[in-house]
Amino acid sequence: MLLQVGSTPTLVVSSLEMAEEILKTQAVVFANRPPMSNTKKLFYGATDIGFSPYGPYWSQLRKFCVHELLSAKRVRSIRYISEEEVAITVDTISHSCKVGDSVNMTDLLHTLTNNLISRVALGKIYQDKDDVNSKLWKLVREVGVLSITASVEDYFPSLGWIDKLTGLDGRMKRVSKELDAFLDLVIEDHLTSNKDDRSQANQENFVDLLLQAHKDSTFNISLTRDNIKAIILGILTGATGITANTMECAMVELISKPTMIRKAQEEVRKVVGKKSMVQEGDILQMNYLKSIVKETLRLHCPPLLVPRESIEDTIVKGYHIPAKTKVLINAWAINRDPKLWDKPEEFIPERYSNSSTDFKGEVLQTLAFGAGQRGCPGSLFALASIELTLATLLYWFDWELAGNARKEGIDITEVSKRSIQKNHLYLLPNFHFS
Ligand code: HEM
Repeated sequence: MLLQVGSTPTLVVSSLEMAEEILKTQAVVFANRPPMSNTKKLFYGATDIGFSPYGPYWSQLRKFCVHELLSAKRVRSIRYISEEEVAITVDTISHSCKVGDSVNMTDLLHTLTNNLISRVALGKIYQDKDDVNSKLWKLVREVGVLSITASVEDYFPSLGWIDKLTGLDGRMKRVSKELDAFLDLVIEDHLTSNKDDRSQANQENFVDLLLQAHKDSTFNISLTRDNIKAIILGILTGATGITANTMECAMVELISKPTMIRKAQEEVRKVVGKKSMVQEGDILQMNYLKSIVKETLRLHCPPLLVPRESIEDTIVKGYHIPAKTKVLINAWAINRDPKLWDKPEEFIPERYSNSSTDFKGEVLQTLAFGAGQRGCPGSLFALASIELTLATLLYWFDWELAGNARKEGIDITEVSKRSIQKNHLYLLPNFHFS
């Protein structure tokens, strides 16, 4: 479907066949991101990885990201951080169990992923008496919302002044200013702290790696201080909320299906046995858990992928698509297409049990993470963290809905479309091992 939105031709792709053409067959033609005034203002001229235009700068950055920041080797080497953060979450839940309290799963899972990404990207959790940490994540959430907020300037360039009147511009300036001060503090902290004093773990964080790339030419990438701030902000914004939301949606699906949660717990408990923690090798044997994560991503990933833009005129399945057409992949429709899925609206992890394709496979299997040149480079890391967290929660505790939700049930669509946390998910945990 081609829409003319203001001065921007916008192609909405709602079939797998067309999505494959764009993400795979003509991957380079559609490897650009449309210029958006909000992302330019929020991400230092759109110089982060996700929003920078296709070209030599993005290409260098992407290589650095895939080979250095988020390579399979790095994901393995930072696994212990996920394990430590998940253990802290288990401690918090255990305390609630002892006193018979419910837990706010929304908060708990967001804190878990925020802390995890802080340690991986920044080397530590920035906490002090002024509670910098929670302010940081509030601002990061606001950046996430602002970066997908439509600005009048993008569609009607001559009416850009309206964004000032609506307060959008002012909001962006305020958020950017506060975050800029924080990112400066982080960079100074890394530049001045003595490397020898730091553990090996802390030397491996993204800020240090980017500063190293900035200083020497080992990685053949030229970065300014603002570029580093943009990249870090892009990772904080793109990595946390979506990962926590996937975990939360999986818990909501399971909690409302007693047979399914029991089946998942039986698998996890059988594989882990009497060990006190879930290990990497264990997850490899948890096929049902992996199917639950796949099914959660099918039904609850964001409805539209991050927009793309055509670099040049092209023909897609007989249709002429002009250069600079904005392309929206409608993952929601493809993931519910009855031609592709049996009972598409239902949550059925068993649908994958006969399938040999995994997340590295076809476009359909990876759709939540996009594909091709601009596909998500954090998918390995995200999946590893989601699987470890869910397996651990299912191993240690039995779960039920708490409070009003016990009577009224919970509306999963409210959870999956939530961009700012409103209705929190409360669950009552019980120790499985007394
Ligand atoms: C469940 C979790 C996640 C989902 C569903 C997800 C999804 C996506 C999607 C749909 C895209 C756009 C892909 C495209 O245009 O084809 C993307 C891009 C990106 N993601 Fe993720 N993501 C997740 C977690 C993460 C994590 C944990 C990180 C980093 C630690 C990350 C880093 C990025 C980056 C840097 C890009 C931009 C890539 C580029 O434009 O070259 N993501 N992600």
